[in-house]
Amino acid sequence: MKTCLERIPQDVVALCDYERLAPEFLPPDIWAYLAGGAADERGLKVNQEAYRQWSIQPQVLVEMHGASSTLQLRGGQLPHPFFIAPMAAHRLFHAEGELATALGAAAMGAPLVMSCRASTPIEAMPRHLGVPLWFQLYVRKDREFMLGLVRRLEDAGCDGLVVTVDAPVSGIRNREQRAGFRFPEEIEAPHLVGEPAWPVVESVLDPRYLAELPTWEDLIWLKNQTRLPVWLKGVLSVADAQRAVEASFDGLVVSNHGGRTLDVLPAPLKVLPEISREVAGRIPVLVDGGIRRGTDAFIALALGADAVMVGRPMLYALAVAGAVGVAHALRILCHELEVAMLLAGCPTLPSIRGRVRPVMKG
Ligand SMILES: Cc1cc2nc3c(=O)[nH]c(=O)nc-3n(C[C@H](O)[C@H](O)[C@H](O)COP(=O)(O)O)c2cc1C
Ligand SMILES: CCCCC(=O)C(=O)O
Repeated sequence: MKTCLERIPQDVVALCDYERLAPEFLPPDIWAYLAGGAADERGLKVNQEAYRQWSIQPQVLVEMHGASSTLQLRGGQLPHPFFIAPMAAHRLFHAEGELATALGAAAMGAPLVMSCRASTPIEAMPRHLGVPLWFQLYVRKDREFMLGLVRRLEDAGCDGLVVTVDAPVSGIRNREQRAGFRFPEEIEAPHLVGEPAWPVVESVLDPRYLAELPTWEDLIWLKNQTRLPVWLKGVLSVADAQRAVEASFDGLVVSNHGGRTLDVLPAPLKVLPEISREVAGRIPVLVDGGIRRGTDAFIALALGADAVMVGRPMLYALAVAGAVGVAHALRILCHELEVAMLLAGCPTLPSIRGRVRPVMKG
């Protein structure tokens, strides 16, 4: 197993190069946890394939003066539309864990969403990153625990909450099971301390387990406890999107958890257009799952996303080259998007909307 590189090899020019190299830097069980999906990994495949169903519709000789990939989001401005998706325990992949990811993100102006299972306490994250630092959480029924966590996040200067709603139970992770993956004890979970344990049950349909599952009511209660923006991650239906807008949530992430919960969910890109139509610009809509190229982000924006989250490739880059790898991988995505914008004749992110057509079959 190699240790993290300090210099990026010349032949690392696309995110797939990080994916190719990362297994050399990680033990097999951790690689299985990182790269795998649920069950037969259909979700993992359809997420990426969905992007291949679209081509970009270019226009030539467009006046591009003043072109920019700047994202306007809820009154704020970001240099590009790439966010780092919440992912557990970055110390599994690099000794400096979330600190290294945050430095890479800051170097490129990308917001970082820390996972509730982060291996670094939010208080230890640099205060003045210059990029938004958000925190992903799951809502539990224990309101005292939830309030304690929310106040802690507010005190630490967290900029927003992302509540993940698509994983009330872990997916059937056969690849992880075969590789014998378990979170090592030395990789701490400082935000889960004091979290009520899930009841140990034979079946997840046991009433004691079901009693612990959050509902809309719990989420709305949480939203009313904080001034931080609260986004929902893991929405795949128009009805849920409609409900989120009605309940005044601040944004949505259309996601199937990177194919890690149910492996037979639709690709987020497939349902994005109908969800975006329903939301009609009232709140921002992000999408994740399978984004590996700047052109994938272009397609997502064309189909109604305001911005995108990138998951696994950020950790592949972290494993190979730490903070430098994360910054480099983001740089690649931004460059690819900018080239696509120029070649398609789209001077701004909003001008990308609608600029794709389905790839013809046969
Ligand atoms: C190793 C790993 C850990 C993850 N941990 C979390 C998590 O703690 N919370 C969460 O909401 N999503 C988690 N996700 C899902 C990501 O936030 C995201 O939805 C998904 O990775 C996007 O797909 P992509 O990896 O194809 O970009 C995790 C994904 C991976 C690969
Ligand atoms: C509490 C850990 C959540 C990790 C997760 O969501 C994933 O591995 O997909």
